[in-house]
Amino acid sequence: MATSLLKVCVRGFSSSAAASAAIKNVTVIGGGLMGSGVAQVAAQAGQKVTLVDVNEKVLGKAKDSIAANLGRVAKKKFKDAPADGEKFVAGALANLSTNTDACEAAKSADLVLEAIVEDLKVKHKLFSSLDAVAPAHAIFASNTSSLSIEEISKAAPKRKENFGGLHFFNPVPVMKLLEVIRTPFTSDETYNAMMEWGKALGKVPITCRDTPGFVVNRLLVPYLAEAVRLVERGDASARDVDIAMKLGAGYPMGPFELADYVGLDTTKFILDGWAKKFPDQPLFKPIKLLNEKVAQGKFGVKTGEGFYNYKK
Ligand SMILES: C[C@H](O)CC(=O)SCCNC(=O)CCNC(=O)[C@H](O)C(C)(C)COP(=O)(O)OP(=O)(O)OC[C@H]1O[C@@H](n2cnc3c(N)ncnc32)[C@H](O)[C@@H]1OP(=O)(O)O
Ligand SMILES: NC(=O)c1ccc[n+]([C@@H]2O[C@H](COP(=O)([O-])OP(=O)(O)OC[C@H]3O[C@@H](n4cnc5c(N)ncnc54)[C@H](O)[C@@H]3O)[C@@H](O)[C@H]2O)c1
Repeated sequence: MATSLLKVCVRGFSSSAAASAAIKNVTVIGGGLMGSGVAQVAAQAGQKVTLVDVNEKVLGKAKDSIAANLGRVAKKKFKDAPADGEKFVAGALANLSTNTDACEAAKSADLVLEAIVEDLKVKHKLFSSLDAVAPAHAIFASNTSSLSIEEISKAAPKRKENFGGLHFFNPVPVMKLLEVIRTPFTSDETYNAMMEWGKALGKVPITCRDTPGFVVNRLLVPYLAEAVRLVERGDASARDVDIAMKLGAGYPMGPFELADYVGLDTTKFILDGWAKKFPDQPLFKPIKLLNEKVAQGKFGVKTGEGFYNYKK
């Protein structure tokens, strides 16, 4: 059990320091947009990271993008000392390995963070296989955008107390926020370990109950959906809505740029899940225009086209 193990390991320290000291080996599952970003920030913070994906090609792409993004960070951080910048990049990359076998990768993990597709069944299947093989002290966490952490945790009954939500924001290396979610069963040790781990990665953690969309997405996703409905009604073009929200409300991206950046597939998964769960909430109703884009494989930046075209 995490609680007893942590207490034994670091007798004499406060429980939160004890817990954070315990997280050294991190297994990140899902090498897409989010998983690759989390793997990068953990590796650059000195953690040993194994990035897992079912797809070897995805892992190759993730390694390339992590190396490129580390280069961006190094350029800024070591502006006047390029040799130190090179060392920083090499050090971070040395902390990173990849694997296509999640069970093997989880065997030596202190923290297993899942960032796979936003689908409860798929997440259940993954966590249920990991529960059997991960060390007893390992914390399991999900980066889900919209699903209930408690529902996800049901697939790992051995570690109800060591399960929580760690919700990062895209792009992970840049966005400072980390939402830390506890279920009614998450232990104080697990919660403290997650908070301390977030801080060690340079993030600003906030705490939230296990409610749909936590804080940011409960506000942001209905806003994105309303923007699509506005365009669907013919009230304005997507481009003009984006200009309006950037120049009139000070947002760094307009809602269509942001939906393309988050992924229209992920946005649809979130809305569909909530519509099923809360059928009376008009803000969560399905949107024809969004569904059409997804049906056409236009997921946004990651597929080269969404509301905008990104193909060169
Ligand atoms: C749905 C989910 O569950 C939850 C979510 O994630 S919701 C999405 C949350 N994210 C947002 O709202 C993002 C909104 N957009 C932004 O903040 C900005 O447009 C942006 C940071 C993405 C890009 O900023 P912008 O100024 O347009 O571009 P750019 O100049 O390339 O980048 C700004 C800085 O970030 C850095 N950067 C951008 N992407 C990066 C990356 N992937 N890795 C490392 N650094 C990166 C750049 O190097 C640059 O640094 P500098 O200013 O010190 O030179
Ligand atoms: N896109 C965002 O802006 C954003 C922000 C915060 C949280 N999230 C959440 O993070 C999670 C991942 O989102 P993403 O945008 O990175 O998705 P993505 O589609 O970019 O990446 C998902 C990756 O998971 C892999 N995968 C699927 N099933 C797997 C399995 N069983 N084992 C190992 N790998 C598997 C896929 O091959 C893919 O590479 C979702 O739960 C999403 O809701 C997304």
